[in-house]
Amino acid sequence: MGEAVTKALSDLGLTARHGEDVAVTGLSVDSRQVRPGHLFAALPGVKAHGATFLPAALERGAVAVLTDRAGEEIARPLLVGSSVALVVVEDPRQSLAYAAALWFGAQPATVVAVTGTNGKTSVATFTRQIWQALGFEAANIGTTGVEGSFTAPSAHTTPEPITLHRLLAEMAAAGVDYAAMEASSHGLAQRRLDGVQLSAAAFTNFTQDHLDYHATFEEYFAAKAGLFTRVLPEDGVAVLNTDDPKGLELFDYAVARGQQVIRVGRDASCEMRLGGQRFDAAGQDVRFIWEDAPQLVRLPLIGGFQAMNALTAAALVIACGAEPAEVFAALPKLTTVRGRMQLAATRANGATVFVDYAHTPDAVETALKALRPHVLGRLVAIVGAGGDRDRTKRPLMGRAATAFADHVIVTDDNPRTEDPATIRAAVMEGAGPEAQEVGDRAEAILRGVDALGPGDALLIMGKGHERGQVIGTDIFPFDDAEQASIAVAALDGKI
Ligand SMILES: CC(=O)N[C@H]1[C@@H](OP(=O)(O)OP(=O)(O)OC[C@H]2O[C@@H](n3ccc(=O)[nH]c3=O)[C@H](O)[C@@H]2O)O[C@H](CO)[C@@H](O)[C@@H]1O[C@H](C)C(=O)N[C@@H](C)C(=O)N[C@H](CCC(=O)O)C(=O)O
Ligand SMILES: Nc1ncnc2c1ncn2[C@@H]1O[C@H](COP(=O)(O)OP(=O)(O)OP(=O)(O)O)[C@@H](O)[C@H]1O
Ligand SMILES: N[C@H](CCC[C@H](N)C(=O)O)C(=O)O
Ligand SMILES: [Mg+2]
Repeated sequence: MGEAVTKALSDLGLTARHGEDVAVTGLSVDSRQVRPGHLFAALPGVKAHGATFLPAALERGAVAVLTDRAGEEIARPLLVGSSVALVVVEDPRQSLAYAAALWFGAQPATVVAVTGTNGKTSVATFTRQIWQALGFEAANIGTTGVEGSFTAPSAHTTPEPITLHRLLAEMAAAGVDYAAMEASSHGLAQRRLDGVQLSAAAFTNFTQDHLDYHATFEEYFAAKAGLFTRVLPEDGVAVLNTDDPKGLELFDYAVARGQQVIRVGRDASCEMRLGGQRFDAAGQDVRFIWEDAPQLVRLPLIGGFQAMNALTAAALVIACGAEPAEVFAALPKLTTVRGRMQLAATRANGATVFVDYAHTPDAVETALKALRPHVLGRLVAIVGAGGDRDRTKRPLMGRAATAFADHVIVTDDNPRTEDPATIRAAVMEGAGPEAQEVGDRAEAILRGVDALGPGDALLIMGKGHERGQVIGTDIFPFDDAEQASIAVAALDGKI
């Protein structure tokens, strides 16, 4: 769709300040993507103002420009005597989001969004899985792409409004009635999802991240809060982790706006209350209390935090009208997100092998701590650090691995253009003399699996869902989960 359609500016909610109410044939945010008849959204950027690219957009046939006051200053002189329409608004990113929604029209009848520092992909995926278990056509949109009843790759956690609304319209046309999307702080700050009609929205937690983009901690939180104070309508339901102090702050905002709230957490005030957890090798039993009635559910998921993610997803599905008993019955069917505490293989002796995307010191610690209560025996860790990336994290990742695992193997993880031995040496420096250094990742996995006795577990960290090992500028096919299966099969005599 798109190119064959023509809509007047006024049909997109826009009014020209200069020029006519022209008809446009499409929308672009980048001058290099403009086609004849397009509206070019000239947005204020980090590096440049989009209006500086207006000459290129005009050359490619733009018939209208959407911009702010600063953009108008740049655009006006370029438009003297031209019939190109100039639309000047306070917040062009938001106007673009609304225009994209009107341009593409349809979206799945029920859409929910999830924000928070950690757990967005997990909650969005679980929400989609529950809907599918209830028999609905559903999809999730986020870091791992578009998955479920509709699939597509995605470059961003929260796509640009033009891409997002194209996707939502395609999904709706394909019969998808339910969608769960991730709302990244960048996406919220840039108003990427302001045009989406949300039925409910969730908040998982808030810790430090992305201070390279947001000027302060407060600004980072304000971006996330925008999901509830701006994007979710008054008749939407807010699902909030109120164990997190920032969730309590959001609770006040939501109540002030008249939104219905489902609190999720351990506190007695929560409508969806986590009452207790018991961990074993394959997952956890979770006791929770919904509307004062305690219930027990089996979750085949590793990591204490996954119970909060699963209950948050359940609350979102209930918020959108599903029968609670049916929702809870679906929870044992949840499967983990690819490459995140994913059970990749099990040895004949019962030992387990997990793959996780942990690639920072903090994540290495979190992942190992989360796995520990599931393990009766020893916990073996495989860790490595990427080349051409932050060098300071290397010894810290090694140190975290040694602090929280019983045995550590240091290996390569995308050395890129650096000398792999130099990277490993930096990780070894933190991991200490007891750690084992095995450069070849496949061999490291084989040795790690070989070291597992009954009740032991191996955690392979760093690559998660990645499918390649980057050496120099070449990408060689490599999949940790696949290598784990191969190693188990080889050692247990299945191949
Ligand atoms: C930091 C960030 O979010 N940047 C976004 C921002 O770009 P910018 O402000 O830096 O743009 P700029 O380079 O200064 O250019 C200004 C404008 O001129 C336009 N331009 C630029 C060059 C040109 O030749 N012609 C042209 O028209 C650009 O499209 C832009 O609109 O506005 C652009 C247009 O809306 C976005 O495409 C771009 O996202 C970039 C691609 C990006 O990588 N964003 C990442 C950081 C991101 O959003 N990540 C989050 C997840 C984060 C996480 O949780 O890890 C995500 O949701 O994926
Ligand atoms: N509820 C949670 N609380 C704390 N940590 C969590 C939680 N959920 C997930 N994590 C940790 O964060 C990692 C990433 O999880 P997930 O992909 O679901 O988060 P995300 O918010 O989508 O992250 P991203 O910003 O990279 O898209 C997990 O591997 C886990 O270590
Ligand atoms: N996508 C992120 C994480 C990759 C993690 C690890 N596999 C690495 O290559 O460092 C990056 O490129 O920094
Ligand atoms: Mg994500």
